[in-house]
Amino acid sequence: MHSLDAFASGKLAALEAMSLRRRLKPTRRLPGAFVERDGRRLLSFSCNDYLGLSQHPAVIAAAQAAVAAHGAGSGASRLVTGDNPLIEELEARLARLKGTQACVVFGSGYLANTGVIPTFAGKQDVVFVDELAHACIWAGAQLSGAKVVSFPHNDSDALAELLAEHRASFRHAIVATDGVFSMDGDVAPLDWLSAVCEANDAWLLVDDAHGVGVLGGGKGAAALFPDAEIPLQMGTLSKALGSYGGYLCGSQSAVDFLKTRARTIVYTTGLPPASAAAALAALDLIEADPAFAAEPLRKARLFTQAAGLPRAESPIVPVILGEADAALAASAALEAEGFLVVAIRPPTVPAGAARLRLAFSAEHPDDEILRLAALVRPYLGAKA
Ligand SMILES: Cc1ncc(COP(=O)(O)O)c(C=O)c1O
Repeated sequence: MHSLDAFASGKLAALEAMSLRRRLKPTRRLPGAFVERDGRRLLSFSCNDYLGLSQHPAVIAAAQAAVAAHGAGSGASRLVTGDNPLIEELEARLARLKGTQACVVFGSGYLANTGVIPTFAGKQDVVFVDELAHACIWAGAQLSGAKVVSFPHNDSDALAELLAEHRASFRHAIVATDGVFSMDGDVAPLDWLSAVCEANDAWLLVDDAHGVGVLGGGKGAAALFPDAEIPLQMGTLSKALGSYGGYLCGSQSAVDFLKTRARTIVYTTGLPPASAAAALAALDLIEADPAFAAEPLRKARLFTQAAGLPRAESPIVPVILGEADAALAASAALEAEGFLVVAIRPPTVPAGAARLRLAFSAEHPDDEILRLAALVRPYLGAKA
């Protein structure tokens, strides 16, 4: 056997033995939060399409019209000829939504974080990262070459102590956190984190991938903390906005600097026009109806109340079961009842914290949420 294949098969066998091997499953998304998998129609609680906008007729029509008008791809880096006018229009809309001077759109949220952090931090700098922050924040911090310091989850006092210990040894400091944590659904204390950053001349980067479109009337997690100073507001178009792409909203000079130096802007092809058009149509719908934007959180709270779990802070609700096997078994049992709730295993979550991760959508029928809660309750008892 070729040494490459021997290496790959050995690794796969070891992962299989720990129930940590993963497999892709072709899944057809259908309207109304349903999916088709292995020939079965399931109500999905594992899509981040919180408002169902990827399936919305107006969003689909906008994407189709953009393909007809501009073609399927943008053809080059934005700095060459790939800066489609729809991307510029989208940047203006996102800056308005976030209340910032400017915005830059990236090819994805992952590309945003891996471009933004290395643009503002290098070897002379330090990046503090919440221990549960998304993988692409960690990747961006590591790529930057800065010293990377993890701080305990949502603990602004511990962050202050770490800043007191390290800040003076470095030129610049970035503090990076999720606004809504992708696997736990809790919201970062942005007011406290902001105060600590301001007191220590540190730049706060908030990844609001799971907040934009659904919290703060659609404006995102930052809108829940009007006094917080957040100079780097990152997010994605791929969840509540139902499209694809990422963004960073901030001051004009920060954004201009990113447009000229972020490697994930300079050395990659611009966002396809259809993705920009779809996100613009989604923003129209969200801004026109803040009550609609609030629906996923209302649904999540209906579930947590019925299941006897702590009140949801966002549309994401974790049901932590411990070992990977337990999460896989629970997921299979729910699938037999017509629900798709994918098991989340290490390394996506810490060892021993495998879970069901439920993502609530405005489209989930209330009676189905209550049926799911009744099915999940026995697992909570077993864990306790
Ligand atoms: C918190 C968080 N940040 C960033 C991303 C990456 O965004 P994208 O899917 O647009 O690359 C995700 C998930 O995909 C996420 O959950």
